[in-house]
Amino acid sequence: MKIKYFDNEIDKVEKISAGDWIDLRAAETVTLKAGEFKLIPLGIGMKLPRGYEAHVVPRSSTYKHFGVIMTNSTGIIDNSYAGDNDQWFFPAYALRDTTINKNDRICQFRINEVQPPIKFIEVEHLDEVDRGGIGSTGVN
Ligand SMILES: O=c1ccn([C@H]2C[C@H](O)[C@@H](COP(=O)(O)OP(=O)(O)OP(=O)(O)O)O2)c(=O)[nH]1
Repeated sequence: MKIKYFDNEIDKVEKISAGDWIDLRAAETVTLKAGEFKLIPLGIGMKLPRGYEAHVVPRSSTYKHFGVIMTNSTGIIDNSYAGDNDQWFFPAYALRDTTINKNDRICQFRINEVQPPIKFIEVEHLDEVDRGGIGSTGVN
């Protein structure tokens, strides 16, 4: 997979072992006050294999270490996002005052197959049995 580094000081992306998602690093030191938002550059861009997209999520420890959440919950990197300036970003919302240092590992990604072409057919009724509203199966 082709990868471009927008910053030469961060560590190179490594695949640790089969199956594991791949960690990505902040490409600049970012200081945020509680309630602030910033798109944190991840310092990389990639040409994903044809038919694949990438999904980016925070590391499990990201909130514990940095007090930020990812505002889109999951970042979708489209296959077409592969131009020379198409750097990946982490949209961060701070719930406390925090500093993320350059090169800190803040999120992880994997690639997934893109969904097949979909044709929508409008109908008046759906034929299946109603499943019930959200939460209808209870909590136990
Ligand atoms: O967490 C993310 C999510 C997206 N992207 C990049 C890759 C993606 O291909 C592009 C556009 O993302 P998306 O389609 O989700 O954003 P949008 O809000 O619909 O904007 P656009 O008008 O650019 O499509 O932004 C990131 O770098 N990080």
